Amino acid sequence: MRFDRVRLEHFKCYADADLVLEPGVTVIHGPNGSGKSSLLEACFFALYGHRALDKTLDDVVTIGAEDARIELWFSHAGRDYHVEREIRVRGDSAQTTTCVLEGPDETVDGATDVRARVTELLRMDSEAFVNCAYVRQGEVNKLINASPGDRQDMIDDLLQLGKLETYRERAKNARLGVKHVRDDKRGALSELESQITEKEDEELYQRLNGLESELKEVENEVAQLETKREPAAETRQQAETVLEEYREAQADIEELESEIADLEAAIEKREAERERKADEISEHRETAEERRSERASVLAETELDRPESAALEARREELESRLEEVRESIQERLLEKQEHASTAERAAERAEEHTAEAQSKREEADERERDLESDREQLSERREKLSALEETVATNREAFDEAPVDRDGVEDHRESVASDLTDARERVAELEATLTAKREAVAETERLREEGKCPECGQPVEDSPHVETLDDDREAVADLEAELEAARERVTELEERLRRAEEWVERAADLDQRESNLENLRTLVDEQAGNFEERAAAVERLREEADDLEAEAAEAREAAAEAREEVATVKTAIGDLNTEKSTVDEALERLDRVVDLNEAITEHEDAVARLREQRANLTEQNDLRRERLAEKRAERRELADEFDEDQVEHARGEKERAEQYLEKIDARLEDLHEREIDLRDAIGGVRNDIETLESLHQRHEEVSATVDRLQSLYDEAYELQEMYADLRAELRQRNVRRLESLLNETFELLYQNDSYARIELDGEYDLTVFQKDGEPLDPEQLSGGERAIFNLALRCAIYRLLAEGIEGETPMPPLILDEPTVFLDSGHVSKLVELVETMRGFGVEQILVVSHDEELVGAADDLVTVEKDTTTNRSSVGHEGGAIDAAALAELTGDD
Ligand SMILES: Nc1ncnc2c1ncn2[C@@H]1O[C@H](COP(=O)(O)OP(=O)(O)OP(=O)(O)O)[C@@H](O)[C@H]1O
Ligand SMILES: [Zn+2]
Repeated sequence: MRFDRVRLEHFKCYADADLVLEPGVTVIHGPNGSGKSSLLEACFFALYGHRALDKTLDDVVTIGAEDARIELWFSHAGRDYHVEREIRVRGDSAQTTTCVLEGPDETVDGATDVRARVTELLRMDSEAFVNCAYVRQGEVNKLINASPGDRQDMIDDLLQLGKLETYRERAKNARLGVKHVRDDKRGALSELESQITEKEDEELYQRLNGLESELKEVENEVAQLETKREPAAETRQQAETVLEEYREAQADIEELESEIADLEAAIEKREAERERKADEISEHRETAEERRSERASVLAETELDRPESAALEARREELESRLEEVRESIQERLLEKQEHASTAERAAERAEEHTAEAQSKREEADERERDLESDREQLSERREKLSALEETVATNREAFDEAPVDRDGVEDHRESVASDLTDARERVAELEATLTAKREAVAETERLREEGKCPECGQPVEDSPHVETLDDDREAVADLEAELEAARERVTELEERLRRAEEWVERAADLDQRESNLENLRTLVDEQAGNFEERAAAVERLREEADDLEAEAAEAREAAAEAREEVATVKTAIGDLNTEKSTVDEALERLDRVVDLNEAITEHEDAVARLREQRANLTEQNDLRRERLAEKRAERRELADEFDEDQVEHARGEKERAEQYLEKIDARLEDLHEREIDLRDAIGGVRNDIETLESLHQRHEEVSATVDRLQSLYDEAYELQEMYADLRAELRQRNVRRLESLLNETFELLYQNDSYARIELDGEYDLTVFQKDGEPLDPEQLSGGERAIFNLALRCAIYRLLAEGIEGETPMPPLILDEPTVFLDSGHVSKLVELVETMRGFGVEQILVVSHDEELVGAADDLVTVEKDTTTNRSSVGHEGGAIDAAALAELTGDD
């Protein structure tokens, strides 16, 4: 078998890769992490799916991609196959969405079926594949480190010996199954046997005979008793008929007696009722009599001699029309009284009003008179004042005749005097200032003269032109003093004149005032004197009016008194009318009473008639009842005469005897019936038991036949089981010997040194390495490199053993080695190259090796380079151009 081509899409670090694989030795090389191992894993995965993975399915899909596609073309036993898988990531997990294996005459669909088919074709499952053909990176020690048991399983599996074990196991299970069933059946058989023994111990047939003969006896006795029973039952029947008739007659008599009693009671009750009604009648009669005598006495007070209703009615009409008349008169009189009373009231009011008005008029007149008097006194006072004022004014007017000016010029005069006074005062002030200056100048001149200096220019006095003026100056001072004296006198004189002028001004104003006062007073007096007469006349008028009002008031009072008298008269009339009204009312009441009494008397008479009739009815009813009573009594007598006591007594005796006899017979019959039923039950039970026993015998026969058959089946299964065990031991022995020799051969080829003599593989697949000196060594005690060599040797030996096949040659998968040189020194690398070539020589179709080693690269038929783009982190694969030596290839493949 060989791989022809692998194509990848989004598988791990591959975005898109397509690689054709040649037969022979292919070395895959490239830097770390470039994707070499991934390429081999892809092939493995293509064949076995997720079983080829250590991790989960989503691990194979390029991180970030949604789906991956892996396709592998391979040829096997001369046929071409193509397997395709598509993995799709959904959420957190991935699923195989497509899985198809296409062969020359088959197409297998679905991951499970494809894996089963691949396992069948290659005769190995994924585990066997890695144990034999595919030495994964870092798994070189896997087979050595495994326990002998595991190793045995692994190699047995690879050599298909596992199947024999499976068959043996199946045979054993079948045997155990049969044993289980057989044991069950045996148990059932012994159970049946004990049941049969139990039943047979019961002596069933004998019991059945005894029961049946007893049943016959019972039936006979029953028949006899029933013949005796019949006449006794008849005698009892006849006696019962006689007694029954007697009881019926007795019941009829009782019924009649109760009817008789009822009738007697009813008659008595009606009699009592009749008595009561007679009492009621006499009560009504008495009451009617009382009413009649009352009516007679009332009638005596009226003007009637008989209580007839027509007369009563006529009298009533008469009285009622009179009553109406009296009522109307009272009404009229009341109105009249009302009118008079209100007239009296109005007149009294009027009198009072007039009196009050007269009073107020008088008071007003008095007041006005008093005012007039005081005004007269005032006027005479004013007249006196007026003449005094006239005198004063005349005197003042005369005083102005002596005045310096006339009355109109007084103000102008005062103003001119005042102005003169101002001038004079200014003159005095001027003179005083001039005088003071002159006096100071004189004093200075005198001082300077004493000092000898000129007062004018300060030069020495001698010869000063100014000294001569001093005398003149002294004269001027004296003049000024005289002039000032005169001016001061003029001021004094003018002050006196101003005072007088002011006095005149005052007097003129005073006179003006008085003259105007005088004028006013005069007008006032004239006016006052004018209206006195008129006012006195008004007072007189008021008094006259008051007199008139008082006269009217007196008239009104008289009218009121008259009206009151009228009221009294009318009142008396009303009193008379009321007396008459009550007389008529009483007469009417008496009439009413007579009518009422008439009615009462009639009612009582009616009641008497009614009660009499009821009594007559009652009498009639009781007569009828008495007749019926007589009938019932006759009937009762007849019934009582009908039956003879002796006859009844006889029937009773007969009945009792018959009953006692029947009781005895019936009790016995009942016992017999019960016994009969019991016997029939027991017979049924025994018959059933007999049937059961028979079927138990039959069942026993069947089961013992089955047990015999099971036993022989069990023996056969045991033989089969033993046979598979023997076969496996034998085959394994043969394979172990062949594997041991192949292992020694390969190891010798691969191992350079000369330390070890041989390797032993025993029946339990225990591996032992023997040193030259014959000392044994556990493979785990070997060095790391030695172990790697040992493992490679073992792998290759197994691969060869399988290739040789158990029954002829088998097409093997490519031998795949991932980094096999890791632990090897250069010498051993050379040996590995040799081994590879030897394997090729043994007819291994295709060897795939991942390695960096130059020597291995050099030995390759085909060189595949894997690279990783550092920017995209995506890997690519390709053949190293011309690396294939066509001649060498022809030589290598020539042996196939
Ligand atoms: N699902 C994935 N998606 C993308 N990259 C992946 C995925 N799984 C693995 N890788 C990357 O693939 C690269 C290749 O790994 P691989 O083991 O094939 O390399 P190698 O060439 O065998 O290296 P070495 O020489 O060290 O054995 C790794 O760098 C890893 O990060
Ligand atoms: Zn001078």
